[in-house]
Amino acid sequence: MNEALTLPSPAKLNRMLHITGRIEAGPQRGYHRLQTLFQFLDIGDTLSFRPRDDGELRLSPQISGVNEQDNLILRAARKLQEESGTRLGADILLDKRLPLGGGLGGGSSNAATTLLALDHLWDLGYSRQHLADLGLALGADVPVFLLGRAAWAEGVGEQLTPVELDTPFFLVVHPGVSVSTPAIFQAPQLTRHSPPITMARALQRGASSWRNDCEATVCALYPQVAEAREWLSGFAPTLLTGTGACLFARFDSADQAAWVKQQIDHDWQAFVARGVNVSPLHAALGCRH
Ligand SMILES: C[C@](O)(CO)[C@H](O)COP(=O)(O)OP(=O)(O)OC[C@H]1O[C@@H](n2ccc(N)nc2=O)[C@H](O)[C@@H]1O
Ligand SMILES: Nc1ncnc2c1ncn2[C@@H]1O[C@H](COP(=O)(O)OP(=O)(O)OP(=O)(O)O)[C@@H](O)[C@H]1O
Repeated sequence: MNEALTLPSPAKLNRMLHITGRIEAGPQRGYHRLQTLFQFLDIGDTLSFRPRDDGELRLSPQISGVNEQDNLILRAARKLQEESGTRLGADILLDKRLPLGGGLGGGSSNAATTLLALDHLWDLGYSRQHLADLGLALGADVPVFLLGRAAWAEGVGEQLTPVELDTPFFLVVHPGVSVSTPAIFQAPQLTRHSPPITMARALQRGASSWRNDCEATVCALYPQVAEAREWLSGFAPTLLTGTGACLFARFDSADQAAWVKQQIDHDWQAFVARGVNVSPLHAALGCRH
């Protein structure tokens, strides 16, 4: 009962992202239909879980600016309690490293790590697909974090096909401005009717042809993102992840990426990380079992 479990909660990048229309029916009605390539980064947050026998859920520390009850970690844990009827609870420790609202999927990743950890500690035995179905209501990126493989995604990001992508080093830059995902998806000028392409075509055309349909709108509404994009593009091919605010530039070596990081003369948050095709969460779980 006192077994503790410490697990990574990695970041994701959208290596490309097209918006091809809107979902007409079902729970995601009105959401935009995407085609995207997800890849994980070898860095992220860390979560530790210890079961409690009184049913309480306790998270520490809190995330500044996020209401405790809205925290996706507690929402994921509560969802699993409701689904299973378990009388168990948990103490959860969070080491938050990923910037909030950066397009790195930190909240969705935290939710996915929580679902997998508590499924194990509470001995529920749910399949990953069942956890992904539960998790999709918490965030569109939860299913890929549960799959744990780089993937081509359609729908709102829940129809997943595993892929093997190149694994470069990235310099990830957060220009210090918070981008509102709803504001981007509501913007009249957003490119929302890209012609659908096949996964094979996207992969065959390769990284040099990949784009993010949100980028022009985000840069128009947030000049700080446009400025960081222009600066970073001077060194290496650069794209926005999700709806931003983070940008990522692609390098062949960690040294090259670190050198460019050192040249930053703005008040931006930046880190070097590698793209990986197996989620560090699943790599850690694989080592345990
Ligand atoms: C853009 C991505 O980062 C790509 O990985 C994700 O799809 C974003 O997913 P997410 O963080 O779960 O998005 P949310 O923060 O729940 O979305 C906020 C709002 O953006 C709009 N939204 C979001 C995703 C989507 N595919 N279509 C949308 O229209 C919806 O109005 C939604 O209520
Ligand atoms: N545990 C959590 N970690 C991060 N954000 C959380 C968490 N719980 C709730 N949130 C809320 O969710 C919002 C989105 O967080 P997240 O870091 O997932 O955004 P993101 O990186 O833009 O993700 P995406 O690419 O999925 O849009 C945050 O601004 C915050 O208000």
